Amino acid sequence: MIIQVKEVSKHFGGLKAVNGVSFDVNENEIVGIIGPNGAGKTTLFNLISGSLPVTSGQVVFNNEDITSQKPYVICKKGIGRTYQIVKPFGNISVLENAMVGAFNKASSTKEAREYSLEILKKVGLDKKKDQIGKSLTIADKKRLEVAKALATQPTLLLLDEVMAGLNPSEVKEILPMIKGLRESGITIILIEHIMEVVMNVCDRIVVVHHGEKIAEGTPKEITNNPEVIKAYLGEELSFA
Ligand SMILES: Nc1ncnc2c1ncn2[C@@H]1O[C@H](COP(=O)(O)OP(=O)(O)OP(=O)(O)O)[C@@H](O)[C@H]1O
Repeated sequence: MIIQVKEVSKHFGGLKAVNGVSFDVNENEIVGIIGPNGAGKTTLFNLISGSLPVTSGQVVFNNEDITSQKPYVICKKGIGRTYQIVKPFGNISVLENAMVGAFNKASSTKEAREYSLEILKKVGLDKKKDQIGKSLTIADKKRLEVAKALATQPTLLLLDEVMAGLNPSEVKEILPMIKGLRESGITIILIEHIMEVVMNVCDRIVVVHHGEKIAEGTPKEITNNPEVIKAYLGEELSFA
């Protein structure tokens, strides 16, 4: 097991954004987190990555308790993440954007540059390495967001809606990239609303609703789960 999320909660005053959620992820798995808007998915990522301290519960990464540690400490231990709202550094190049992430582990500028070039190739941005961040299309900004996270050399990557805002052909282009990351040995947890993506790439799915886990299983189990259909999928998407 690479990560164990144990009874994790985050309460904002009276609002239970995440309430007693538990799940495990095995090495090299791709696990999807789905649920309606406001279900607590991004908050869950914030708790895993240390962007927010937990109200209660525990996050164990590689058998080490990392609960509520600072984000840069957790990043150094090997958890990388992307943000739902892409945040490239607008006025520096694509390569320099990736290098910012690479300094998490690299010990020299040369090493950061070389590693970043490799990553840009992986996400299909190598030909655009000299363009400035803000000049990229939305699809390429999403790729850069993944590159920045990958440059930190994570063993666990948290992807927060990297397909949102992309058209179907752009989605089709990014899917192989995600599968390629797994082939290179990275474990992935992804939040995603596009069900084709979830069904296509995930080994397992965790469903959250009102801050609580309501189901967990294979894509097939999830699409046939009456509670999930009621809370999120709707009748037309079920395979029942
Ligand atoms: N920092 C915060 N302070 C107060 N409330 C918050 C904070 N962050 C999130 N929330 C609330 O917690 C709940 C869960 O939000 P969260 O963003 O985790 O949902 P989500 O499942 O990621 O939704 P979406 O699919 O729309 O991104 C929402 O009601 C949200 O308004």
